[in-house]
Amino acid sequence: MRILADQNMPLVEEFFSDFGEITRFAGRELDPQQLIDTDILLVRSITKVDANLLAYANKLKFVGTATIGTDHVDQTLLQQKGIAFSSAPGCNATAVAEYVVSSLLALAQEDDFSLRDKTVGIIGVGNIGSRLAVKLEALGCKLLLCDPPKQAAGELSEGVSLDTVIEKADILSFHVPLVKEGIYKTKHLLNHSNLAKLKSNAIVVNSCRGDVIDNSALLNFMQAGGGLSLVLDVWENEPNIELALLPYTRIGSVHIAGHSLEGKAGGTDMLYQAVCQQLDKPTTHKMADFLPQPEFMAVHLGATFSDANICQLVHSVYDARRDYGLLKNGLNSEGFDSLRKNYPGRREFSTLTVKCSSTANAKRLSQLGFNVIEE
Ligand SMILES: NC(=O)C1=CN([C@@H]2O[C@H](COP(=O)(O)OP(=O)(O)OC[C@H]3O[C@@H](n4cnc5c(N)ncnc54)[C@H](O)[C@@H]3O)[C@@H](O)[C@H]2O)C=CC1
Ligand SMILES: O=C(O)C(=O)[C@H](O)COP(=O)(O)O
Repeated sequence: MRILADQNMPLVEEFFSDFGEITRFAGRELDPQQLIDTDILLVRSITKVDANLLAYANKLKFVGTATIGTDHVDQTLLQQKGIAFSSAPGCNATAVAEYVVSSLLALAQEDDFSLRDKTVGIIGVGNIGSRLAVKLEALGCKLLLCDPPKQAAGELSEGVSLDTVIEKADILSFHVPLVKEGIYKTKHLLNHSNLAKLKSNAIVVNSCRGDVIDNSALLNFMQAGGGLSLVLDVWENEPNIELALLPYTRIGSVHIAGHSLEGKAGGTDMLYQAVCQQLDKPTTHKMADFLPQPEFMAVHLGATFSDANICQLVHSVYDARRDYGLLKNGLNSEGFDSLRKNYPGRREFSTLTVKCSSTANAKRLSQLGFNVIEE
């Protein structure tokens, strides 16, 4: 069996070598002719799976993307061709929620405000948005949840409209899929007309897809004196992003919000399970066997640990400003894709065991995602 896999997908050899020969490819450079005699294609978000790519796919049985987003895959075409498809829903949802929490705590520290005084609008309350909501509740934020498709399906009881979020939120965090048309279109959800209606010093976080915010409208708005604090992990037109936006970001990164070790490995693991099911084979590998130990495994909190120390604890595992440094220092010399390829990785909060004696702290920290032991 021939397997083609993106070069940035971890653990492919560990999970898939029992099935056959593995060839790696650079995500944006996959030549359609490489699909001749290929049985399994494993991609990440930067490979467009469309009619052009599949032109020579004479034996393809399975396409998998080790990502949550699927906007790069023509699923209708795969269905028409009888090629099985699987994505990795939720694989890196915790990593993205932690990216947002880490960024907001950094801004709260730098600008000397408390998240307890802030209203956060979460736009898109699926795997990521709902995990983020739990973490932000632990930090005392007031929440506005906006998810019209879920609301229409009766799955979100206290949802609000995007207009309400725009008007009332101090912080907005976008977690929608990229949908280019239809009633629930998300392309340019934040655009020229509603940017001007935001609170003047709002924080805007985009860690879903770049096209969800009209980047040139955002640039014009900021150049005209808009006072937003921008946290941008995703950009329109990656990897050729609008460089003029960079000076207006408070935190920015190269589309790595989901790139925790657990998130990336989890994507490969989910595809492995899907392939096993497709081929009717038992699963014999599991992700936990392949992940290294984290550098820091446990901390013991003293009796004086308080709200003020949560920021320190979170940043001891992951500080999104490290990744802003990588972007600012490396974009010109290395380029967007190379920074992504060489991303140093990070661990999730759950890899740190926190021992503490206060029940209130234990509850809050476990809600944030740490592995808490109350003693
Ligand atoms: N920056 C990164 O590294 C990553 C980015 N992502 C992006 O985040 C997106 C969301 O991920 P999940 O939460 O796991 O997906 P999900 O499918 O679990 O949730 C998405 C939610 O958005 C809602 N939604 C759809 N259209 C909407 C609209 N017009 N307004 C408000 N809500 C709307 C859906 O009803 C759904 O509840 C992915 O589609 C992907 O594009 C995902 C992982 C990593
Ligand atoms: O899961 C998604 O959706 C994402 O956006 C990925 O985390 C992005 O990672 P790559 O697949 O582009 O490495």
